[in-house]
Amino acid sequence: MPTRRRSARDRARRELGQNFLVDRSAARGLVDLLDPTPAPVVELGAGRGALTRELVHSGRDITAVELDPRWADVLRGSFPQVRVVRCDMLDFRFPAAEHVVIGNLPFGITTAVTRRLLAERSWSQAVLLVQWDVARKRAGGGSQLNAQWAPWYEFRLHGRVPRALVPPGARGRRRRPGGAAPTAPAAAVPRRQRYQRFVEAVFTGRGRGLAEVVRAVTGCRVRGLPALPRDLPVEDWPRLYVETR
Ligand SMILES: C[S@@+](CC[C@H](N)C(=O)[O-])C[C@H]1O[C@@H](n2cnc3c(N)ncnc32)[C@H](O)[C@@H]1O
Repeated sequence: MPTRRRSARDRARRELGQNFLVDRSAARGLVDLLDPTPAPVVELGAGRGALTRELVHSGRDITAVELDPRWADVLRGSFPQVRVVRCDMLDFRFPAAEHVVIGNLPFGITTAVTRRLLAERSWSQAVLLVQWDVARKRAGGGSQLNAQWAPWYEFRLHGRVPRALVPPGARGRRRRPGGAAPTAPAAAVPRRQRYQRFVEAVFTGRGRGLAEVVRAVTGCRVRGLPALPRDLPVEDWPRLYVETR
């Protein structure tokens, strides 16, 4: 391949996080994490089709989103039964009907894609391969983002994909069945934006410790709180919100 063409591809590889899965069993393992429902699937960043190939075997209705025109064309040629949409996954219009999501995400936009997905309402499960540290952070709770979405979503860490088979983390994310959180039903947190503003105010508020910040933000004295916001288990945030209304 001429040097100029090769370097253009190298640049695309870097800029678009094109770390393709090379191991078929790793790809199959990710696809197997999807609920065995016949729901249509949206694949984010399909690349040269490692996950797409396994999805095709599942017999689902598949939409593959890919920004790189070269790989979008390859996907169209290899999988005529798949709807290939060439666009930025951050701009993709998700279907209104219930569906599931899968993707080996480009490293650079993992958090942006996560936020985009969290704001969407029609998917029921997302299986995402991300960096190990990101996966651990999401599944471990303790972040503002986790607490803000705890009444509606549950993050689960499923395991690790060995580095040799490409990027090093895997996680699945699942909407809580029926939208209920274990400590406070979602119905008790009716206004998502208000709840999320409350979590942000507590995470960013001033004070010596969580109890003091909660008092400053809400005027309520709450006993038995841990030292810092990150120490409060995600499932306790909705209860704290309800108790301090
Ligand atoms: C980590 S690779 C995964 C490819 C394939 N699914 C696999 O597992 O081998 C990420 C893919 O997302 C594509 N991509 C990167 N940024 C994108 C964006 N903003 N919108 C859509 N696709 C994007 C890249 O071109 C690449 O094909």
